[in-house]
Amino acid sequence: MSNLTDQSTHSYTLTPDEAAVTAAFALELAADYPSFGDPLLLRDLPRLAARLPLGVQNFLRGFKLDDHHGHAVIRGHEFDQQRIGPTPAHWRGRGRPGPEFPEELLLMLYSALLGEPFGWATQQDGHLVHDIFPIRQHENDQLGMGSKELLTWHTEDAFHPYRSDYLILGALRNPDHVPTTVGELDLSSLSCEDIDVLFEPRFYIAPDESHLPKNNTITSEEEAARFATIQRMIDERPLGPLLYGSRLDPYMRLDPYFTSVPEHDTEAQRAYDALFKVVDAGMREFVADQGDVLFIDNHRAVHGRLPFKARYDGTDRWLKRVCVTADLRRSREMRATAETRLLG
Ligand SMILES: NC(=[NH2+])NCCC[C@H](N)C(=O)O
Ligand SMILES: O=C(O)CCC(=O)C(=O)O
Ligand SMILES: [Fe+2]
Repeated sequence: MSNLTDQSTHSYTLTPDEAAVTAAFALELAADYPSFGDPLLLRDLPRLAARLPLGVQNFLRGFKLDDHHGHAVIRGHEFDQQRIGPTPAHWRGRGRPGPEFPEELLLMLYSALLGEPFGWATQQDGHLVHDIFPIRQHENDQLGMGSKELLTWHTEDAFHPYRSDYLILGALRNPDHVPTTVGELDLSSLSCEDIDVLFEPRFYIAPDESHLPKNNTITSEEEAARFATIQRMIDERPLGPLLYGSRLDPYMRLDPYFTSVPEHDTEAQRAYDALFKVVDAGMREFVADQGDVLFIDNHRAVHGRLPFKARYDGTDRWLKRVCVTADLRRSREMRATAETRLLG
């Protein structure tokens, strides 16, 4: 792991004026829309996003359409620390929307420039905007809520065919400057033979623990049924490729912590080892500091987080996460109705 902060991060910094206008706009929206349950909000997102600073709109549309950078950042947001209040101890049992609703709405607007926001019925009780802060009981877990252990690098929801095209991580606060890690693929370091094998369905990635019933609130049989697809992926161990798209410029889905290669398949194991080494060697640290919004292309970049010492005193690092899909219809079989934004 390199200690150097990635110099090549594609970035945009809000001018003080843009930051002020954006913060006021987010407050206005929080007064206009009661909650994420309001279908008018989802309808209105593109129209509202068209009121964002032009530089921001061009930057995000460029990030999407260039299909080149694995990650990008917009810096300089005013996230009102006083209003947001202390970092919670848990995401469960909070009133919603919370005092950070304006910031959540802003991330929703950003999502509309990249695609459509969606959530998981099997993750954080189906919230559309996820919380990432340390929770004591998860200190040692491979979860966003962990802290003591390295959060090993991964494609978000790598196991799932309808995983995000983009992830948005908004840093409400990060007082100890805890780095996120990001990495992309250097294809030139892989042999053609290995690349061919990596394009074939010879690899299993298990669902990560954030999608397990034990990390959600379940009060009825019906709620338990939400996890049927996840359980099937655990039982049936479907094989898939790790690289896909263009042979000359592949996309990737990786989560080594949850990956296995069938025992007899030595060729696949060799290709996997080579790929792991190349990506691991390219991992860089990126500190999402307070006021930064980090965008990750979930086909081009993997990410994780360095270990840190949690404070548990209301001043902890707090990120907000939104999953974005470029094509909502792709996941229709897993959404109860056409309108619902939750998969599962
Ligand atoms: N290699 C891993 N740790 N993968 C799981 C990542 C954490 C998971 N996405 C969460 O929301 O908590
Ligand atoms: O905390 C971070 O910087 C990243 C967290 C993450 O990757 C996750 O929650 O899946
Ligand atoms: Fe992640």
